[in-house]
Amino acid sequence: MSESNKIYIFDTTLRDGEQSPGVSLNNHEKLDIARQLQKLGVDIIEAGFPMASQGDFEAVKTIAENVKGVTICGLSRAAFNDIDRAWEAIKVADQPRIHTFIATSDIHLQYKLRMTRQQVIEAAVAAVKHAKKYTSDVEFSAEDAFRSELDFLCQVLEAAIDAGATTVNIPDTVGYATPAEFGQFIKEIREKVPNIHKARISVHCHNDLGLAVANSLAAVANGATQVECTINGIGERAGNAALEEVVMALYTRKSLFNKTTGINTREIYRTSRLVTNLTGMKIQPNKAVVGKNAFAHESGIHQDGVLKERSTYEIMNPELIGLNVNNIVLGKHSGRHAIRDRLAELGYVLDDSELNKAFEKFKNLADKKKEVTDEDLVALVEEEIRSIPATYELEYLHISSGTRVIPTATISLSKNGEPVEDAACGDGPVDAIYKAVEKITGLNCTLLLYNLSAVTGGKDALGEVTVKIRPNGSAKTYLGRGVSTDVLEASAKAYINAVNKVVYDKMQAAEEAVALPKKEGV
Ligand SMILES: CC(=O)SCCNC(=O)CCNC(=O)[C@H](O)C(C)(C)COP(=O)(O)OP(=O)(O)OC[C@H]1O[C@@H](n2cnc3c(N)ncnc32)[C@H](O)[C@@H]1OP(=O)(O)O
Ligand SMILES: CC(C)C(=O)C(=O)O
Repeated sequence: MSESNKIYIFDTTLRDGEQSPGVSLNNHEKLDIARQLQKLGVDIIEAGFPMASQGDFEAVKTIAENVKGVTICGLSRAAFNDIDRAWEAIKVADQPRIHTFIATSDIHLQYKLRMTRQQVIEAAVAAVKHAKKYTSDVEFSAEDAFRSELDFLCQVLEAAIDAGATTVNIPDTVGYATPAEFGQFIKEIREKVPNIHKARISVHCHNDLGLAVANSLAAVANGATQVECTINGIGERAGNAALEEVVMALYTRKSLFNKTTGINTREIYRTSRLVTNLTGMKIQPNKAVVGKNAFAHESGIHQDGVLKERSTYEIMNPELIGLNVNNIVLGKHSGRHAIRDRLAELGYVLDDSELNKAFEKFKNLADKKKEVTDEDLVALVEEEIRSIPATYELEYLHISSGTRVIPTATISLSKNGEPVEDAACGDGPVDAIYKAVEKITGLNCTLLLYNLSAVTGGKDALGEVTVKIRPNGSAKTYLGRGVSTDVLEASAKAYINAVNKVVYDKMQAAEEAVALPKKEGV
């Protein structure tokens, strides 16, 4: 692949993607995603914003320690403390990159930063120079670039490149641009910034008008060589440019763009599913490239065409994105090798003890279901293997419900091994279950989201319930997932899973509070 026509894929699923409302990934989940992104062949993984929290810092550090052969990037404001923290987290990476940013639009300067243009230039230069002391690979972003006055933006970019930025990123932070405008914008930046040839031009488009991918492609057509994007297009507000759409557009329309990426397209579907499963953010069936219907043909004329010749109605082969029909059917006669292989294909690398646990659960499920699908396996690993320590576990559940009775749930949970039982009535069976769990745990929470979906087809399908709760008096929300062939059991498990996360967080906070005075006293 010639360097001159390569488009660098900068994945920010773990940073901007995690800024999606309701998404909160733990370190293990972030590491799983980072490993899969590396397999997918992205050039840069933006692993997080280390200054944001201790958890973010740890996650970025863990990724830098464990995911090799790819650039690992940490985001920071144009502030020395942020940059120092980012460096601390990424310094062990094979190829560390510091990404520092400051806004350049008047609206951000006046209301948010309360800085003058001169101060912004100075802060940008100081930040890049400071980052440069640590690593040669420094990216500078002019936040809200598209709404910035062009001449001022060009001045900032020129100064950042002079200070040592090797990539300059032009975000359309609020997704305001249209493709023709954004393409022209990039063209003008290339013409007006004298030292632009010394840096890679990157774009970072948001999807507020549904134009993030189109704008990114317009930028590529006008000389951008790095595209920032996320799996499934997740991200702040309406999200970012979807990696799979950008990549498949460049691939499918190669004769138009004459560009290549380092992406192994056959890993796209798997990566998309992993991100869906770990974030709880479902994608709509008609989503381009990875949606359930993206390769489905419903009407007779289309079916006839596809049967005669696929290309009549398909512009890409589903196998290209890794949507292959797997001919190894997993069921009760399968062994550990097959499970380990399929899990690895799905992005989960388990150690021996995790595999043994997964295998035992798999066999139990295979006794109930004829065929265990990929979705079943993902659900199983998510629920049983990748879960945080479970203070509460469901022992049994009895529901009394019908058209003429008040729904009542009797539940027994084990709390650290000790059984605790209680019962409650509710507006419906699920409400009764949640009230009974509240009575047992003493945790009062507001249910913000309840989503039930079938993860597999047929009468023996596994039902997956996703809930989002907020403990009363707290600003934080917690996602819980539960899977079972019985939807009420899945509902109970999802709620208990979320409650366990609340309890775990409280325990962590209590441990940190004990550790802190000790540290300060040393
Ligand atoms: C466009 C984007 O996606 S940018 C990335 C967004 N991501 C995040 O915000 C990550 C999560 N954020 C956080 O955890 C917190 O906001 C933190 C830890 C980063 C900062 O928290 P706090 O110190 O409490 O500040 P808070 O978030 O309330 O306000 C942001 C401050 O940073 C300043 N700031 C914002 N952007 C920048 C920048 N690029 N460079 C320097 N300062 C900046 C703001 O002006 C404000 O400063 P002020 O307190 O002097 O008014
Ligand atoms: C920090 C920058 C790149 C960003 O996320 C944005 O402008 O949307």
